[in-house]
Amino acid sequence: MSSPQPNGTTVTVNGHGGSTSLGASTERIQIVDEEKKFTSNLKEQIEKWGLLDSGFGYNIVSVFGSQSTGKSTLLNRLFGTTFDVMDETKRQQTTKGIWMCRGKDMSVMVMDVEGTDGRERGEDQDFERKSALFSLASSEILIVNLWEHQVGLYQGANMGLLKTVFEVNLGLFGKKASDGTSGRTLLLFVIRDHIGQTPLANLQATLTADLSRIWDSLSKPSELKDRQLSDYFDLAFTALPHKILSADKFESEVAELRKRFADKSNPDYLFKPVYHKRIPADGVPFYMEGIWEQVQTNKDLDLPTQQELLAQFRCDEISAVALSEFNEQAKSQKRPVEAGKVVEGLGAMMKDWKTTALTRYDRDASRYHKGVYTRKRGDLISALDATLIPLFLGQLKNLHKSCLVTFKKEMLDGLRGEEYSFADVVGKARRKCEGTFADGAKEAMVEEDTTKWGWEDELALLKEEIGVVADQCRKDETKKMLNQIERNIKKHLSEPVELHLNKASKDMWDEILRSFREVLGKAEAAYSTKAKSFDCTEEENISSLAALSKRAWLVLRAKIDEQTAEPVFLGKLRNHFEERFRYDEQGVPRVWKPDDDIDGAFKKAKDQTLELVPLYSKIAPTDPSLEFELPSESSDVLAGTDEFDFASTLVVFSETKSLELTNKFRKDADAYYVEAKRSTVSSVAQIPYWMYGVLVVLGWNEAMAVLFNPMYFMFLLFALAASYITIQLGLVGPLFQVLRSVGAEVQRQATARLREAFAEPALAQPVRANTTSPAVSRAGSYMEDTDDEVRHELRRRGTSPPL
Ligand SMILES: Nc1nc2c(ncn2[C@@H]2O[C@H](COP(=O)(O)OP(=O)(O)OP(=O)(O)O)[C@@H](O)[C@H]2O)c(=O)[nH]1
Repeated sequence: MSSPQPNGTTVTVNGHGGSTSLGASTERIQIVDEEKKFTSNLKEQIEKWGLLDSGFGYNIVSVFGSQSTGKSTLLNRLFGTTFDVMDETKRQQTTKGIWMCRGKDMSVMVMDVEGTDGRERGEDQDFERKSALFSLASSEILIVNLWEHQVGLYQGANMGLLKTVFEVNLGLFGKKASDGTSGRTLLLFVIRDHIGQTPLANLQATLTADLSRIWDSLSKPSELKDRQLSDYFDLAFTALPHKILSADKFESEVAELRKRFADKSNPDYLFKPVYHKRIPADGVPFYMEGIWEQVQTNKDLDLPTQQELLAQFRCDEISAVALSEFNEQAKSQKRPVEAGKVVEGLGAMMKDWKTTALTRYDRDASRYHKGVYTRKRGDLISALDATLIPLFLGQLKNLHKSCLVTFKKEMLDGLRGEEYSFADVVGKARRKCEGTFADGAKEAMVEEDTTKWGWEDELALLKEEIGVVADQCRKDETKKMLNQIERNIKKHLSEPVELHLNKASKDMWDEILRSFREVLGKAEAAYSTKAKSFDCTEEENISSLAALSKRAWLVLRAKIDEQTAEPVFLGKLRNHFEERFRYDEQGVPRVWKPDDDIDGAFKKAKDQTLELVPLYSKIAPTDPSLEFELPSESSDVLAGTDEFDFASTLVVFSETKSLELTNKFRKDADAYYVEAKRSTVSSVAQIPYWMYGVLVVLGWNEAMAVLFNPMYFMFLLFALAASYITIQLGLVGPLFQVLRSVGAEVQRQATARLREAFAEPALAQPVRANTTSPAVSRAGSYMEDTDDEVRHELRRRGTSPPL
C-alpha cells in the first residue's frame, strides 16, 4: 500500500505501511506483569521481531475470556505463537498479566491477556477492567473466547465485563477520533467446544441479543445516547469443535480460522484497515506504556491526547536522529567555510543534506498525529536552516572575498602594457567578478526563497568595494600616466632649455617658454587621449590637467635651477667674459702688449657679462604672449598639498643672490685682469744685452783669479761636482727646502734677539710712536698674500686695476 506523504514523497509499505520480515523470532514477552508493571523491553522485543520499522504494516490482536478456556492454546494454533499453555493435570492459572508474541510468519502482535474470573484474583476485577481497556485501546481485533455452554449466562459469558468494555469504548472512541481513525474494533466471539447441537446461528443470535441488551442498559452520555453498538463494533462469530473429542476437526477448523487472519485475499479476512489504531510500529512501545500508565493511575484515558503525546515523543526522536545525521554531514564543510574557503558545490550538498533529513523525518514521522508531525517538521526545518544559513552566509562572504581578489587580478592583468582601455578593462573585470559571485551565490541557495537565502545585499556590498578598488586603480593609473608624461616632459624639455640657457640672449626666455608650451601641449594631448578611457570626470580632468601644468612647470624650474646653480652660472659668466676679454672679434686668443687698452677691453667685457645677471635672474620673456601663468592656489593632488606660489617661481635669483654672484664674478674678472697685466709686466722686465758685456769686463779679474788659484779652482770644481750629484739624485728640492727652513729659523732667532735687545731700552725710555724697526715690519708682513704683493707691485709701478 502506498500512502502520500506531506512532502510529496511516497512511502511504500507492506500491508498498511512499513516492511516486515517473515520467519523472524516468535519469542514472547510479558508486557504487564502480575504486579501490573509495564515492561521496559518492548521496543527491543519489537525490534527483535523485525516489526519496529513496519510503520502501519502490522496488526494487533488480543484475546479476552475466562481463565483456562483454552485462550493460549487457541492463539498458539492460530498465530503460531509460543504462549504457555496450562498443564492438563494441574488446572491452574497459566497466563499472568499480559503477554505479547509475534505471530509466526505474520506481521501480527498477539496479546494473551490474563483470564477473567480467575480464582487467584477472586473478587478483584480491577485487573480485568484495566486489561480490557488496555486491549481495546490498542487492538484491532478482540477475540472473546467462551465455551459453548457459557452462551446465555451473564457472568460465564463475561457479559458483565463486556458491559465495562462497551462503556470504556464509549469513553475512548465515543466522539470520532480526531486523528482520522474510526476507532472501530472487531469483537470476534470464538465459541469453544461447539458440539453442533445448537447451530452457530442460534448461538450468534443469543449473543447478539445479549450484547444489544447490555448496550441499551449502558448509561451513555447525552450526546451519544442515539449511538448503536454497530457504530463502534463489528461482531463476528465462529465456533470450534471440541479439542479432545473432535481433535481433527478442531485442528482443521482452527486452520481455517487462521487463514482469515493470515490471508489477505480471503473474503473473510479479519484485519480490515478500518480497525487499525494508526499507531506506527515504532511508536507502539511508547504508546502502550502511556496507555497503561493512564489506565493504572485511573486517569481518563484520552486517546487523542495519548496519540498526540506519542506523536510528540516520536517526532522529536525521529527529528533528533535526522538532525544528528545532518549535523555530521554539515560538520564536514563547516571548517573549510569558516577558514574562508569557497566550497565547490556547497549548495548542492546542503540541498542534499536537507532533503535527506526531511525525507527521513517524513518517512518515519508522517504516520503520527498530523498536527504534531507538521509542527515538528517546521521545527526541524528551522533547526536545519539554523545550520545551513550560516554556511550559506559564510560561503557568500568567501565568494565576495575571492571575487574581489579575482577582480584585482583581472585589473592587474588588464592594465599591463601600454595599449589598453581602462574603461574596457574595468568593465570586463567587473562583469566577470559579479557574474562569478552571482553564479556562486545562486548555487549556494538551498531554496528559491530570497528572504531566507538572499544574496543581493552581499552583491551590493561587493559592487561597492569593486567601485572603490576600481577608483583606486584609476587614481593609480592616472598617477602613473602623469608620472610617465612628466618623465617625457623632462626628456623633451631638457635639451632646448639647456641650449637656450647656454646661449644667453635677450629672447632667451622667449625661446625657453616657447619650447615649454610646445612640450606641455603635447603632454596635455597625451593625457586627454588616455583620460577618456579612464572614465575621468570633467572635474578630475580639470584638476589633473592643472596638476600636469604645475608639474611641467616645476620640471622646467628644476632644469633652470640646475643650469643656474652658482658654480654653473659663474662658469657661464666666466666663459662669457673670457670670450670677450681673452679673445678678439675673430675668436683668436689675445697676447697683451704694453700699448694695448687692457683697461678698456676689461671694462667692456665685464659690463657685457654683468648684464647677464639681471637677464638670468627672472623668467621674463620679451614677448608678453609667451608669458606663462599658473594659478597659485592650484595644488597637485598627486604630489602633495604644499603651498604653491607661482610668482615666486618666476624669480631665478633674488636681488641678494644677484649681488653675491656679481661680486664673485668681479673677483674672477679681476684675476683675469691681473693675469693680463702680468703678462705685459714680464715682457717689460727683460735684462738689457749690454749688461752682459759690463758683467764680463767687470768680472774678468775675479774669473781669472778663480781659474788660476788652485785653491779657488778646487773649490769651484768641488762646488760643480756637488751640484751635479745633487741634480742627478733629485735632491735639489729637498736641499732648497732645508735651506728655506734654516733661513726661516735664522730669521726667527734673529727677530727674537732683536726684540729682546729693543725691549730693554724701551722699558727705560718712554716709547716713541712708529718706532717699529724695518726688520720687525718685514717679519710681520712676511705672510701677506700674493695678491696683495701684486697690488703693491702694481701701485709701486703706478698702475692699479679698475674696480
Ligand atoms: N475441552 C477443551 N479443552 C481445551 C481446549 N483447548 C485447550 N484445552 C485445554 O484447556 C486447558 C487450558 O488451556 P489453556 O490454553 O492454558 O487455557 P487458558 O485460557 O490460556 O488458561 P489461562 O491462561 O490460565 O487463563 C489445557 O489443558 C488445554 O489442553 C478446547 O478447545 N476444549
